[in-house]
Amino acid sequence: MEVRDCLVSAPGKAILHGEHAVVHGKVALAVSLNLRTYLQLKARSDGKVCINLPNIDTFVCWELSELKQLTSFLSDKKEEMQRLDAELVKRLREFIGVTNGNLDSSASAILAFLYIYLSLFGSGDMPSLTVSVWSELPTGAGLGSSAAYSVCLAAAFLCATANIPTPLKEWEQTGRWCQEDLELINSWAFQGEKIIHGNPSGVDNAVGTWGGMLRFLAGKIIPLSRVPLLRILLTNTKVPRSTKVLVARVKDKINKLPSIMIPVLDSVDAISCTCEKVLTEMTCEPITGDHYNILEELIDINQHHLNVIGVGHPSLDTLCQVTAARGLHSKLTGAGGGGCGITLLRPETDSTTVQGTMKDLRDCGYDCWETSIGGPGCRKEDSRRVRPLWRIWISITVL
Ligand SMILES: Nc1ncnc2c1ncn2[C@@H]1O[C@H](COP(=O)(O)OP(=O)(O)O)[C@@H](O)[C@H]1O
Ligand SMILES: C[C@@](O)(CCOP(=O)(O)O)CC(=O)O
Ligand SMILES: [Mg+2]
Repeated sequence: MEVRDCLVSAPGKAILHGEHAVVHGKVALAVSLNLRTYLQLKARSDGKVCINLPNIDTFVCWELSELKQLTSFLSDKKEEMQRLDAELVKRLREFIGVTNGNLDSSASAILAFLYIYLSLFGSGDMPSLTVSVWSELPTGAGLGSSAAYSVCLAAAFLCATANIPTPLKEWEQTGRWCQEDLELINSWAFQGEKIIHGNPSGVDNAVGTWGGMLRFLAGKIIPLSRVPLLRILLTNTKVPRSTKVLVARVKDKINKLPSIMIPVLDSVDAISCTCEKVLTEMTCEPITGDHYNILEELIDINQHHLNVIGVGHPSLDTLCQVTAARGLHSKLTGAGGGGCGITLLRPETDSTTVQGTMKDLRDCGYDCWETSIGGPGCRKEDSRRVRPLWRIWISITVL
């Protein structure tokens, strides 16, 4: 099969409220970040399929003939995407040599790649290609790197094989797809997230696909088009953790203590709904200190809840204490257990306070940066524009 070369990107995300609760059917509010993952797909003519994943130090090539052997049982299942194909997952786990336990970074990324590649092409003519992925996002830190990776894989495979059209006109630098194509990208990306997260809610891949701020409830995605400009400080504690492990831990806790945990999840749901209401009010009436007082209180309460459900970490407690000493309010974002936190800055928070806080956090060994939120969802990039960056990046990181 002929494939077109293409370069796509997708943003990471921050969850304002509702992480974990969203896996159990509660509301989450999430927003895209200005940090993106880029994927370049190039056709080959030597019968190999290769992936270069420098962020996780993973570089692998297979012969098409060995991959073909994994697909003998596959029918054209492109419409059946509700559940993972358990037989394909089992064969792939055997193929990459992990049959028990949780997958490491590299195995999860390879499995997600092979699953989407074989599901889309395994029943027909399989293309020979190289996929290279690089990201501005820290991996495994709560900023949705797994979803940005899965969205890029889905968009690139669908675009390279003309399952979705190329959105770029000659004179445009970047291009977005129509709603129907985005839905297809999102549903394949969700399969990748299932491989990496085990039981994902779908909120991360939705933000990676559509971008902006959205409300997510039980698979229903509602873009919030009118939101105030929020200033947010992102802090990476650099404590590694796996979303899959944390999501499974929360599920066990809910099963063990349902009468205690379910009210906590209900309260998180109410926090998300109240936050959405306040944000909406802020777009149609003058913004006052009262709005920010409520937003800050919601952050504090939610952070306590996240500790209660067992996804806190001493590094995140330190983050909250350090920012509180400067009058700022923080909570973890994403799966927790380390990883990243967000700190809300008020419009009047002066640069001395921001710089001082960032210094305090860096003194703890954390990475810290003020971010702009609400960037565009997945898109096709102009390779002339991005490739020089990629070249510089890869020469620093790989060579
Ligand atoms: N740039 C990337 N290249 C390869 N794999 C990636 C990349 N970004 C994310 N991944 C995959 O996603 C996993 C991290 O997912 P997860 O634990 O959900 O953390 P998060 O989504 O918060 O970053 C990595 O271990 C890896 O398997
Ligand atoms: C904990 C959760 O709500 C968000 C996980 O985000 P991340 O993988 O930590 O970026 C899980 C999910 O919604 O699938
Ligand atoms: Mg993830």
